Amino acid sequence: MTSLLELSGISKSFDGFQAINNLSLQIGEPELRAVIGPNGAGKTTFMDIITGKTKPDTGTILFGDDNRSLIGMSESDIASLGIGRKFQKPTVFEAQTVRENLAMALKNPRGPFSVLFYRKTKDGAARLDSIAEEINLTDHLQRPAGELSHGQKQWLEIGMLLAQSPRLLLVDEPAAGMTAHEREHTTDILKRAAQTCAVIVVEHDMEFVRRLNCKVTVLHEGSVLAEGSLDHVTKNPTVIDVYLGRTDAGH
Ligand SMILES: Nc1ncnc2c1ncn2[C@@H]1O[C@H](COP(=O)(O)OP(=O)(O)OP(=O)(O)O)[C@@H](O)[C@H]1O
Repeated sequence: MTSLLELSGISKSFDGFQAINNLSLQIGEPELRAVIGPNGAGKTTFMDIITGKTKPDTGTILFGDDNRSLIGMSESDIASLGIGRKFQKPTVFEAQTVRENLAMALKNPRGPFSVLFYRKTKDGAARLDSIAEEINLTDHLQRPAGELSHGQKQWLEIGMLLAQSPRLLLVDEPAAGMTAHEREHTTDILKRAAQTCAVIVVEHDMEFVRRLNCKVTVLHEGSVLAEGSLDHVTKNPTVIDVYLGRTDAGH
């Protein structure tokens, strides 16, 4: 497994508060990685720094085969390198059908979805069908996205990101607000996605992380506290102390 993303010595403080503290971390390609940690550990800031939303004070971030430095790049330039982000709240075009939503994403690789019309090509149609299958929405292609359940909207948005052929997908708390059944499908979708691109999942739900069955990074006070399998990190006494033993761990 080669390294796709490499953060070294990243620090960021907000008004004197050290949110990210000398953080170093590597993600392979492809890889599925779960990032966990108590509230305020720096998980969101970590993703904001990768996507260029937040500029770090120090450190380096290298991405891709040619070790491109992401420091100083704009959010849109970083997105165009193939780094997609899925926020907690689904953002799909509610009035458009599932098919139209996916078609728009396919038509506009790695760009804003500005074109509302999709010229059907044989390749595009086959790709659309295969993504719909991947996200479990084949039977819902004709439905307006607004009619989908919360979980299905999340899947559709993941599908729209996959349509842009990302190399790295950042997914923020996908399990939140989902039914148990939807969570199960979501782990399958993320595992499948991670066969073709690197996927980083920030998640509070431990059962969900267990089902992802992947390497876990525990963040605490802006640094990596432990890394390895979920069983490995949850046996770490410091992890138990700062995170798992706390009643406020998770929402
Ligand atoms: N723009 C900002 N200005 C000031 N402080 C901030 C800012 N962004 C984050 N912080 C602080 O940095 C720390 C890390 O926040 P962050 O949101 O990255 O943690 P988190 O691990 O995502 O937490 P949660 O699990 O609650 O979402 C927190 O103490 C937060 O208050």
